Amino acid sequence: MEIDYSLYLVTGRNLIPDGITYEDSLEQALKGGVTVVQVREKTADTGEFLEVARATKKLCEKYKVPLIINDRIDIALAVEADGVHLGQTDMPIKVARKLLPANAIIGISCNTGEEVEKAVSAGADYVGIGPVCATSTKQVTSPLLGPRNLGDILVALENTNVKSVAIGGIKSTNATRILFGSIMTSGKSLDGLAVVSDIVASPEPLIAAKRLKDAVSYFKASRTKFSSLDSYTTESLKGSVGEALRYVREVSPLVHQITNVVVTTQSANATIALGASPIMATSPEEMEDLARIPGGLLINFGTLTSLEGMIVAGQHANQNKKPVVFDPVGVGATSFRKRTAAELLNAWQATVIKGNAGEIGALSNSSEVQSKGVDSTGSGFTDPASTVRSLALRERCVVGMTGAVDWVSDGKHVVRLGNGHPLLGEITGSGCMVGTSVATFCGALSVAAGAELKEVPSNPLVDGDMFVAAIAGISAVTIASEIAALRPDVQGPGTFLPAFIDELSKLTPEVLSEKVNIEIVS
Ligand SMILES: Cc1ncc(COP(=O)(O)OP(=O)(O)O)c(N)n1
Ligand SMILES: Cc1nc(C(=O)O)sc1CCOP(=O)(O)O
Repeated sequence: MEIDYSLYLVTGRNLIPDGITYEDSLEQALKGGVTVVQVREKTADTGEFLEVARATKKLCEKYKVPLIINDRIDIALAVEADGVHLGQTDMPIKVARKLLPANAIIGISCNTGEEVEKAVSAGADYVGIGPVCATSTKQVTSPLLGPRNLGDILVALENTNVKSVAIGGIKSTNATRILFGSIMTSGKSLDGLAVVSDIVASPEPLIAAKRLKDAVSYFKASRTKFSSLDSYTTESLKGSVGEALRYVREVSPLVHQITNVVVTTQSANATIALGASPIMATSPEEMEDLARIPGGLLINFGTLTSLEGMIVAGQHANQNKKPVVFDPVGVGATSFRKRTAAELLNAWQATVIKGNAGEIGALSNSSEVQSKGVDSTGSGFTDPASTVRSLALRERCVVGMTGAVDWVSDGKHVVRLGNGHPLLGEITGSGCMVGTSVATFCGALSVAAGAELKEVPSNPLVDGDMFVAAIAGISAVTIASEIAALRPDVQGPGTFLPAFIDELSKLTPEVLSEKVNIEIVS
């Protein structure tokens, strides 16, 4: 039996809000798009469990959705359910298989790659991997996995037909991050999400289920794009960066920036100079509305004043398929920043991570290049191309590492960019303006792709070529700096900043294409 595991509802009668019956709640969830139902009754006696299973079966039949019973093979047999879900300490799969009809579905809970390997050899049809995030529905003793470990566990399913769902603390707000953040480099990914409270505790289970189903459907539709990344040539990239600037000017995207207090004004000015509109909003309360406006989002945590705003903004941006550019300023400087960066990268899916060598080193857990405050120390990575490629693969996003030479990777390709001027290093916030510029180009290309002005979908979560956007965003700043530095009125850093903003505003697509010093490394 072929099952669609996209949205796997595990029941939780105790969580249903007062005034809604179990049947109403379940039917609403089914109408909202639930594709599998598991009856989970932890305190009911056998008679009550049987009654609930029968009522569930009726509704599952009405909506043509398979019914799974948690733990109890006798109940599954009694109601002729489609299968059972077993825990690690429940009846072994091989014994259950003998007791159940030949085509019964058997799923098992797993928390490690080894448990998944054992489930595969025992003949499981699917695995429920969790807990992914904190949950109050069940007292969990196994470690919380987070999206990256989830992806590593999926390796055990490579070259098998065993399906997988993630479980534990999954909500519509983190569904996108969990789905996209756990895609393996081979393309192996989750088949669905298993959810209790986000649906059953909601006063509107239909809407709650629909939100989750939309996230899974979008993921499944765009997953194919991940494995069909474009191949680039130097000439095609040179043309694309110029074209990207043309799109910035044409669509003038709104660039929402949560950035640090040192650079807010000059980052807003750089956005305007590029031809886009900045909004520097930080309150969590306005993030949902702002995320509905197409464009780009920059999260720069240089002064870390609005962590909640950063979390909520990124999650809403993910839900609206808006690109999220993360600038982890000074992440290597304190353990608090390191923890916060991990928290943010678990809360949402970044589209581009942009940092200097010290920041990329800290995120990569490398000690080769370190940070002093917000600056890098050390002579640089011995193999910068591998550093950016590995981080891009681990975080499933584009990574841009800035310095005298800039490196950009989408996890497959790596380019080396050779533009820039030393005066950029003599003003504060030049790296932050690069983040702003990257967010501006990402916003423009995603808006253009959404409006079908441009057809280059190469990122699984955001339409538009975010690799090109990152290259163009970095190059616009470095090339404007080269032009500004040559002006006779520029005497030093004080006169350089206004000249740089002028040159950013005067930069043309032709000059950007012509001057970009790009080498495709792989
Ligand atoms: C889809 C799915 N995955 C995991 C579980 C947890 O099952 P188990 O380990 O048996 O724990 P209990 O549900 O019995 O508390 C599940 N039910 N469904
Ligand atoms: C039933 C269950 N099993 C888990 C596991 O990790 O095996 S977590 C969990 C509870 C999931 O509930 P919610 O969606 O409300 O967080």
